[in-house]
Parts: sequence; structure tokens; C-alpha cells
Amino acid sequence: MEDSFRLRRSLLYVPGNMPSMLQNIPIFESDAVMIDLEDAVPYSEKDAARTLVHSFLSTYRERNKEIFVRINGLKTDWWQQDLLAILPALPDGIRLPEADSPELVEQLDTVLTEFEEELGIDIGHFKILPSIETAEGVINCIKTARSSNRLIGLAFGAEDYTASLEIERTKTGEELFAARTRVVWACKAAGIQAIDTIFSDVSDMEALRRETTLIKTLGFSGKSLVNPRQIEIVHEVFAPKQEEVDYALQVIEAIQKAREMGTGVISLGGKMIDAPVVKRALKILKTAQAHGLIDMPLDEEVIYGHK
Ligand SMILES: CC(C)(COP(=O)(O)OP(=O)(O)OC[C@H]1O[C@@H](n2cnc3c(N)ncnc32)[C@H](O)[C@@H]1OP(=O)(O)O)[C@@H](O)C(=O)NCCC(=O)NCCSC(=O)C[C@@](O)(CC(=O)O)C(=O)O
Ligand SMILES: [Mg+2]
Repeated sequence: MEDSFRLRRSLLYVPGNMPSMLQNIPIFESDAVMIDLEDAVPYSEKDAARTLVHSFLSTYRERNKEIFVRINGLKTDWWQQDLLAILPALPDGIRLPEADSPELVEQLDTVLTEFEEELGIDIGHFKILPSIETAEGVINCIKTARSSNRLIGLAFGAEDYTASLEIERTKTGEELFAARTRVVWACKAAGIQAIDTIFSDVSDMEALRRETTLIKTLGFSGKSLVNPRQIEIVHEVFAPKQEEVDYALQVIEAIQKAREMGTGVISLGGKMIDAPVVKRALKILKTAQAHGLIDMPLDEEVIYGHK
């Protein structure tokens, strides 16, 4: 499966200084976890957290989910020690906070290559998920999205973003709309995934559902989470609905019939079916396949009649 179709609906933050939380990582049903060495860990506990995360990852070898570690930002004094401690335990990737410019990602990319050479593992093993969480980051994100082959996506961080704009974050999110849209554009143009920010009120599940529905509509593939109780709702929202899958299958059938008739356009239930409609239907079917809801060949050449 292409990396852009890998399920990354839920990326759960787990504070790196909390052994009781770390030990539950194998049982969480999130698609990924992001072990945090940045904001969830106070300065006085940074050293202890690095040791703890290293030892947890070294023993957690049979991994059932993607593991990212959020290091401290490249403008701090701590990120190099973070990498030194955790890379030998082979996380899948690094979440880079405050990725304000493509140069910061390039800098991390170079350092990761040096570590991979030293560890004797494939170059490119360590993926990068940069956080776009300041006004500067949003302005530069189009270039940041193309700054390294290691990128699996860009993540939006609304808490720091609203702090950088000196505004309050609301539950309806009007203040985030422009930034979210730009992050999605950047990701789609670069062929990587867009991951939305956390929702911090862990007691308001209906508001979480509304926000997740909104960001799915905007084009995000998934969401960062702060609490395991948020996982189920996010997965429910991202699962393709049976009626969407059924309609997508009808669209594919209709366009194949159209091709046999020598036309690129056909009517289905009174609605025009043409190339963009087919593209969206195919995306739904690939997502359904990633969810294990259907099992069928989705050969684009057969569907479109050309590559
Ligand atoms: C929010 C809250 C305090 C609520 O506490 P509560 O006590 O009310 O939670 P309860 O539900 O009662 O917990 C029931 C049981 O689950 C356990 N449990 C809870 N959460 C767990 C978890 N995450 N991992 C494993 N275990 C967990 C808990 O230990 C208990 O276990 P037990 O006692 O055994 O029953 C708690 O969840 C928590 O600390 N979350 C992590 C916070 C964090 O990492 N922040 C930093 C990342 S964001 C950021 O930096 C913003 C950003 O940078 C980026 C962006 O947006 O992407 C930006 O700028 O925007
Ligand atoms: Mg942040």
C-alpha cells in the first residue's frame, strides 16, 4: 500500500515522563502514538524522560502501531540529546515541533541520515512529521511539505498557532480555517497526509465529533489526540459509510459502462459521472480497503482505461 493510503486517523500523544501511560501503548487502538519529550515534559524531567522512552521502546519490539517521538524544537538546546537517546531504540519517525521553515526540516533530515549510517540501518528509515504551529510555519508550509522525502505528512498544531496569533482558540474553530486550509493544500500538492491538531477538552465528545467531521471535510487524513477515550470517535468519523462505498462502486461500474460506449461521461441516478467523480469514488474505495471494509482489485488502468 502507498504510504499516502496508510491509515493515520488517530495519533495519540503519550507524555514521555509517565511510565504508567507509556506501558499502555501496546493496548491503545490508535493508528499511531507520539511519545512526547516536548511540552508535556517539564524541563526538570527531560533527562529522565529520555531514559524512560529509550528503555520502553527497546523492549517494545513487536509493534502494532506506528511510533513517533516528538523531540524538542531545533531552536532549543535539547533536541540533539533527544535524538541521541531515542534513535537507537528505532522509533518509526520524529515529530518535529515548530517546523517554521523548510530549512529546519532539512537540518533534521541531514542529522537523521548521519544516525542511520552510524546505526547501519536503511537511509530514510526514520520518517518526519513536522508540526505547523506558528504564523511563520503556516506561511512557509507549502515549501516545508516538499522539504524532505522522509515526510509522511504535515501536522497542524492549533494551541501554539493561536498563541502565536495572540488569539483564543474556540470550539467552533473559525479562527483556524485559513491555516488548516493552507496546510491541507500544502500536503495535497506534495502527495503527503495532513494531520489535524488536538482537541483539548477531553470531556466534550460531541464537540470532538463535530471538529473531526469538519477537518475530514477539509481534507485531513487524521488527528492528533491527547486522550485514549478520543480514539473511538475519531475512527467512527473517518470510517467510510456503507452508502458512500456502495455509491462509489456504482460510479466505477457506470464509468466502465461509459467507456464501453465510447464516452467519458454518463448519468447515474440523474447525476453526471465524469473523471473527477470517478477519482473521488476511487479514493473512497481505497480508504474502505485500508479500513478492511472491501477486498477487491483497484487497478486504476482497468478503471480509467489508461494509466
Ligand atoms: C488531557 C489529560 C490531562 C486528561 O487527563 P484525565 O486525567 O482527565 O484523563 P482520564 O481520561 O481520566 O484518564 C484515564 C486513564 O487514561 C490514562 N491516560 C489519559 N491520557 C493518556 C494519554 N495521553 N496517554 C496514555 N494514557 C493516558 C490516564 O492515566 C488514566 O489511566 P488510569 O489512571 O490507569 O486509569 C491527559 O489525557 C493527558 O495528560 N494527555 C496527554 C497530554 C499531552 O501529551 N499534551 C501534549 C501534547 S498536545 C500539544 O502539545 C499541543 C500542540 O503542540 C500539538 C498538536 O495540536 O498536535 C499544539 O501546539 O497544538
Ligand atoms: Mg505545540
